[in-house]
Amino acid sequence: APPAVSGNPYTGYTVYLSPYYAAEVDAAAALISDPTLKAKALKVKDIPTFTWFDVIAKTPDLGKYLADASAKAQASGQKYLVQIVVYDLPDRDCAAYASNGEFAIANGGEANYKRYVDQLVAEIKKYPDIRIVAVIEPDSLANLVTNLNVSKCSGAQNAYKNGVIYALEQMSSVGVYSYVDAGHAGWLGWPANLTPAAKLFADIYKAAGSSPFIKGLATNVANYNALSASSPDPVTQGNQNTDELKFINAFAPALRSNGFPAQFIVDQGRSGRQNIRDQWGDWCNVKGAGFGMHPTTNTGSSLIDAIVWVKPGGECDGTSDTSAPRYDTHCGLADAHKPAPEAGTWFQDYFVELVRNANPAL
Ligand SMILES: O=[N+]([O-])c1ccc(O[C@@H]2O[C@H](CO)[C@@H](O[C@@H]3O[C@H](CO)[C@@H](O[C@@H]4O[C@H](CO)[C@@H](O)[C@H](O)[C@H]4O)[C@H](O)[C@H]3O)[C@H](O)[C@H]2O)cc1
Ligand SMILES: [Mg+2]
Repeated sequence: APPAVSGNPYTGYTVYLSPYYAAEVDAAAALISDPTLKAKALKVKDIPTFTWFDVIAKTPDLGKYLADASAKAQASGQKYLVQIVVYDLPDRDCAAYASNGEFAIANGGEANYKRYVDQLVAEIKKYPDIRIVAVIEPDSLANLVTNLNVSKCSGAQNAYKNGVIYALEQMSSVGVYSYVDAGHAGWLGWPANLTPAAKLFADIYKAAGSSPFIKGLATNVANYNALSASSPDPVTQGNQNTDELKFINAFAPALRSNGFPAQFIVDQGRSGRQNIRDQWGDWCNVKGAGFGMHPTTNTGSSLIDAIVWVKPGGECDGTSDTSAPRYDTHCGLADAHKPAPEAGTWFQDYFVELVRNANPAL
């Protein structure tokens, strides 16, 4: 792979539109009768999101997307960038139930995870002309900062660390630019969490060889925080890091002093509306959310490479069916939109609300 660019990997690249998400949006729009709302919904197809590789069976799809991007690049003369989420650690989502994954540590999960990473790498190797940005393992390391009191998380500690290090090494070996998931202002932004978090992320970065392809951290993935709020959301009471920019401005120097010169990308896919949560820790299908600031490299901060949409709006956070094995009580809260289907599956009513509440308007 060519050497890593020292600057922003997004500069000069056209971001690939996921056909998977475009198909979901097409199907959703077909169910909307109001012509104005339908037209707004269809605009979401033209906004780039990340494609989540949440099961090993999806790894061959990466080759299809890369081939498509390569064809588009050749036809247009533009340079293409594909955005993916690496998301299949064993005992995944250890402090919750909604997004539990297919691999278990107790059942060969660590070996299966390596196979999953290897299969992604094999697809990537075929298309060296396409740039890839990867968000690595949402929620995983953040859970190791705040939830070691949860037995499933303390039991997953080594598997998470070794898995993330392996993913970073392997992705770097084929020129993928990685941003490791780092929760959000309402999670690791609490001063008590920020300091240990800076050490953990820096340790992982160094253990992965301090590769220049490891660009930094991704924040607010699948969450609802403002990049920069005009006034603090009431739920942020007690934490001066009330939004993602404040969190990043506090986090970056701590990471650098631990040896990790991290840059950031920030999810704003569902951040269009603030003051919608009863508690900052409410994360499941929060009612009143809207599509937020559109993806851009014009971020207003030298620390932030790009505003992105990582969680594809309309894909569910978790089921509200109390009898389901993956039912998490957060998805039954007063501020959670119900009834909701399984995590990752299409949530039509929620998508319609995201369109209605979009800020900026679609
Ligand atoms: O000084 N003080 O006053 C003070 C007060 C409270 C303090 O405690 C902090 O309170 C925070 C809540 O305010 C907690 O943050 C929540 O932690 C949850 C995991 O436990 C996260 O849930 C994940 O969310 C993901 C999507 O984001 C889902 O994909 C995933 O499935 C799901 O599991 C929530 O986002 C996140 O908001 C901190 O841990 C906790 O340390 C600390 C100091
Ligand atoms: Mg989740």
